[in-house]
Amino acid sequence: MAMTTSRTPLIAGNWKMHQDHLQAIALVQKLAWTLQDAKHDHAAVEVAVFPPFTGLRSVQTLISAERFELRHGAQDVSEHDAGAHTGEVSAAMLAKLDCAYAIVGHSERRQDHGETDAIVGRKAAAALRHGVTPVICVGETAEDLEQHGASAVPVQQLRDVLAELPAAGEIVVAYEPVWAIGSGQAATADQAQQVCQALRQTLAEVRGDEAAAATRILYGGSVKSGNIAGFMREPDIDGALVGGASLDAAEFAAISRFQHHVGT
Ligand SMILES: O=C(CO)COP(=O)(O)O
Repeated sequence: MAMTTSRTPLIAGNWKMHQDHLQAIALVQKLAWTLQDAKHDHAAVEVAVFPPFTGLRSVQTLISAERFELRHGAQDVSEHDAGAHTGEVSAAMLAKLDCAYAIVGHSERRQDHGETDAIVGRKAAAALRHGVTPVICVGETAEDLEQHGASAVPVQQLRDVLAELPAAGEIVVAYEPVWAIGSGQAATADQAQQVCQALRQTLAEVRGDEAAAATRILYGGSVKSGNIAGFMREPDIDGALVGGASLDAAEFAAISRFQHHVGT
């Protein structure tokens, strides 16, 4: 299956529950200036930050006022459009804040909040209804890896999430092996490529070859400036979902400039 196409790489920073709205402003400013100083090629790589909900309005205002070439998204979204859902934030509200993306199904939400693939799928569908691109996270635990190998669980998760979605609409898939998150133990580029290839194959089966070829698949789990180039050399890895390292502007900017290391 020939599946290479021009997919704009996406480097996404998931801040998790860090940075209040004032710290968020400082971090975005520092990141934008660092990227500017580094003559970052904005056309070649898309960079997006995912602050907590409380930071989204400040980040939106800053990005639009300063014309920073950054995009922003939320770390979660409600499956509901509106109504009596205390504590939830709707996709319409995120769209109003110019959020380009919403992460859905991060393993921390699956583990800590009991989110199933069906819930994750409904959240992704809600995002799509309001023009927000869902970043659908899948990934196996260490036990899954031992029992079923690397691909089986993420592929099944993706299948079950896609079952809740309309056939069309832009999505991003993030492969995040749970054992690699925050552990300092990233997957090897080769391991990650194998799973991402299987995920693209799944996209092709469910949504068709064209959609599969156009969909960006990210790797996440202990990504740093020192290992990003290896992932980006792989044909089915189109970017990274970065946790800890995205809180350091210089390090995240260095990750975003991966093309400077890819040839080395
Ligand atoms: O969970 C992650 C991004 O969503 C990855 O986190 P780390 O980069 O800190 O391993």
